[in-house]
Order: sequence, then structure tokens, then C-alpha cells
Amino acid sequence: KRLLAEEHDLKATSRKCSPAPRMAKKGFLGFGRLIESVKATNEGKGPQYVVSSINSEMGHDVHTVIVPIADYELITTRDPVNVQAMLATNSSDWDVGEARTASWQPLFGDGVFTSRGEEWKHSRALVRPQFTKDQINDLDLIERHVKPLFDAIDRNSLPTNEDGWTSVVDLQPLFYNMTMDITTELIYGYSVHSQNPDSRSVLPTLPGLAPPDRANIGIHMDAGKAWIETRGALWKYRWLLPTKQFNKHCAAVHAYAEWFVQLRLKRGDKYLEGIRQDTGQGSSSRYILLDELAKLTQDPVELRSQTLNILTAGRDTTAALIGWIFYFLARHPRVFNKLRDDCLREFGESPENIEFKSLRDNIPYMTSVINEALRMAPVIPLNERVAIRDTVLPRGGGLNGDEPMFVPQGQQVLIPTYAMTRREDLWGADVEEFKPERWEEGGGRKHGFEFIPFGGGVRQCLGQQFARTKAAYVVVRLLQKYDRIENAEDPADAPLKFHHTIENRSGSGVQVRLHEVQC
Ligand code: HEM
Repeated sequence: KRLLAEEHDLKATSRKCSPAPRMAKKGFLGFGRLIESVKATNEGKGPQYVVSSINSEMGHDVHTVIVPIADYELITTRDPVNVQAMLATNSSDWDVGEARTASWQPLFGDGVFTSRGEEWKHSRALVRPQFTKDQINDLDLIERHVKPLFDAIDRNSLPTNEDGWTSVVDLQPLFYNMTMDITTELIYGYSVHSQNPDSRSVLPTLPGLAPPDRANIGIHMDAGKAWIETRGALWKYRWLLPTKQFNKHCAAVHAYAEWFVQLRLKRGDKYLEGIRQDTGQGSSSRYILLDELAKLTQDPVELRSQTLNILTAGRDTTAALIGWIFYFLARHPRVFNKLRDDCLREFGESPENIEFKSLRDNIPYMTSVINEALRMAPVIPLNERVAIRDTVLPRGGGLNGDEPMFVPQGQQVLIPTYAMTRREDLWGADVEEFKPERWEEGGGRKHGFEFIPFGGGVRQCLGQQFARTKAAYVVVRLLQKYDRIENAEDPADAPLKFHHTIENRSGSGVQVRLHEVQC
């Protein structure tokens, strides 16, 4: 160990690098920080823990630190210059870590989200063209699942009072069901209809394959993801976790996707026509991701893995985002009213006038609200990279943290995106306030690597536009139906709580009362 440290010192000196500040080791055998961080995550304060521990132990001006844990070290950086180097300008020296890919692969297979190196390049090249097609932003598809959302709100709250108010309803699980329904339809052509199981169409039989378990796929995905999260956090000590239950969830998730893949391979170019006949929905020219990918590869394992990768990347992230938007709107009636006025001015009161282009371009305040929700509560609050060869980060070394620092091959670097969006020196004294106006011209908005809710550089999110369109569409539709919203969390001023299983949703749900427009 000492010889290795000396070798690194020599390499650092030859590259004119200085060491970054090192945090103190904590607790029994150095496990203190791991335990503190798991505890903070369980209490809904995981992202805040990173900020408070760096600020209190190292100072507000220190943005890159070495964190010793037991017998290994992590680097954590909330410096956008370093983040840009890892994700974009020097990305060839970096890749996602094996901890991430190996944790995810048993559940979702090798796909664009879970692979590294050449395998990732292959996946990205396969999947990327799909996201440049306009048809992916299919508003009719979203609308089909917004109507059951309205029904679910009615079902989950007591009947609307005479004065037009619903009783308290938690919108968050309803958004998760809706995005599950949208995403499974977009990817496979058949929605799981978790919001309205009675609408499930009868599926054809496939010899030797049990029908897909539409009722439980969400449960298996959630349970598998929770396990992955723990496994990733424990990485070096992952063998401590039992695997029996996890294997069961993996098998169920695979079986679900496998069924549709086999159906597509059997039906060939008649797949879309088959969906139309089975469900009475869509046309033989609509966009279904599995169908498009099957034109490029017929490998069933690849089709299963790539579609599952998109399902996990797309479903929960977007639900969490829509949840956060309503979480903040419920606490900021002024923002709610302004946004509602803008939406009604552009689209009136029915879905007919909503078009993709106007949704994207004509309501700048919607973009500001979405950005501000993502700043206050990044859906992916923590990212990471590993150095695949000896390399240098442009900043973090020296007394002021403005000198380059040496990073040896194999070193993992954490990128706490939440911590970057909470830097007062970058965002101003009102950094803790939800203030969409900061995204307007002259409002101090940021477009650099200090705000990367969808990642940045070579592995930037492929579904960003789809997620923004879906979120904006659902917001418009809810604002058309409801003209007031009230925060119903008890106590009303409870601090932000984050529930983190890969994506970050509100730990206290989105408890609101809604007031329906009275005719
Ligand atoms: C609010 C919603 C979303 C957020 C916040 C989000 C965030 C992210 C982030 C941070 C990354 C980069 C990960 C990294 O750097 O390692 C990413 C990658 C990715 N996202 Fe999203 N995402 C969202 C929605 C979606 C949707 C709807 C889809 C697809 C339907 C999608 C597909 C992908 C894919 C395929 C990648 C992997 C890109 C690669 O590794 O090459 N995302 N997303």
C-alpha cells in the first residue's frame, strides 16, 4: 500500500498535480461514513448529508475531497469544471463503474444504461436513433393514460365536495402507475394498465411461455431496484447480501420482457397489426420501440435487455419529476396561478389543441418550473465515474482547490448533482428557494455543468425530450381540470425528504387537495 502511494505521489508530481483535501476517517474500522450515509438515506436526507458533511467538516469553499472509508477511498466533487472533464471533455479517461454495471445487469441485462466500454458504444449506437424520431413524443399515447389518472384521483380521494375540493390525495403513486402504463405501451405496444386493470386486453397464447405478469411487473421492478441500491452502496461487501429474493425478481422481470420479444419475433412485420387487433388501439404505422429495435437486431437477449434498460430509465424518473413539480406547485400558489394562466392562454381547456411543438416552445414558464423542480430535487441526485487509466482532474488540488489533482486508474469519483445545485456561490443567496424566475432571461440561469439533471457529455440522457414533453403534457392536463391546489402534508412546513431508490422521489409523497374547475 505504501509503495503504491509513493508511486502515485511520483506520478502526481510529474503531472504538476497537488493532492486534494482528505476528510477524516470515521467510526469503527473506518466504516463510520458508510453507516452515516446509509442512515441519512433511510431518514430521507441522503443528498443533504453530502452537503452538510463537506460544509461542516471541510468548509463551504471546498468542493473536491478525498473520502476514506474502511480500506478504500472515494473522491467526491461538486466542482462543475471537474464534472465536465469526466463526462465530456476528457470522457475517454472515464467510464461508469463496475459497481453500477454489475449491480444492474442481473435485473436488466446488458443494455445502454448498464454497460461499459465497447458494449456501451454498441448499445448507444443501436438505441440513440430511436430518440431522434418525432413519433416517440406521441401525445395521443400520453392522453390515453391521463384519463385513467383523473379517474384514479377521483377514486383515491373522497367524492369532490360541493365546493369543488377533493379530499387529501397522494399524487405520487398515481404518477408512478401512469408512467408505467405509458412506458410499457411505448416500448412493447401493450400497456400493463396498472391504473385500470379492467382495460387489459386478452393476449394471444405463446406455446411454452406463461403470459406476462402484468399485475406484478411493477412490484418486481421496484423490489429489484431497492436491492440494487443496497448492493451498489455496499459494493465491496456486497457478498453480505442474500440473493434468493433478488433472483426471483430478476427472473420475473426477464420473463415479462421475454414474452413480448418472442411475440415480436414470431409475428415479424405484422407485430403492429397484431397489437391493433388485440387492443383495438393504434395503427399499423405507430411507433413501438421493440418493433423498431427488432428491425435492427433479432437477438432475443439483446432485445430483452435493451427494452428493459429503457423501461427502467424512463418510467420512474419521469414519475418522480412530475411528482416533484406538483410538490412545489402545492407550496407555491403564485407559481401555480401563473403557470395555469399561461397554459390556458396557449391551449384553452381541452386536450385537442395541445401539440408537441407548442408544448415544447410556447410556454417558457413551464420550462422554468420543470428546471427549478429538477434543481431543487434532482431526480438522479448522485452520479459517478471511474478512471479507466491514470488521469488528472483539472481542479481540487492544492490549498485553494484550484490546482489539478492526480487520479489513479480504478479510482471511483462521486458526482453529487444535488450538492452542485445547492452551492450558494453558484446560484445566489436564494439557493434554497423554489423560484422558477431564476430560469428567465437575466434571472441568473445556468446552462453549464452545475445543472445536469439529465447528465452531460457522451452518456447524456437519451430520453430528456420525451420526459420533458410527458411531464409538461400531464401538468397542462391537470391544470386544465383543477384551478387550485393545496399542500396537505402534515405539518405543512415539513422539510424536504428524499426517498432514494436509484431515482429520487419525495419521501413524504405529494399530499394535496385539488379544486376542480366549476362550470
Ligand atoms: C425526469 C426524467 C429523467 C431524468 C432525470 C433522467 C436522467 C438521466 C441521467 C442523469 C442520465 C445519465 C446517467 C449517467 O451519466 O451515467 C440518463 C441516461 C439515460 N436516460 Fe434518462 N432520465 C430521465 C428520463 C428518461 C426517459 C424518459 C428515458 C427513455 C424513455 C431515458 C433514457 C435514458 C437512457 C437510455 C440513458 C442512458 C444513456 C447512456 O448511458 O448512454 N431517460 N438519464
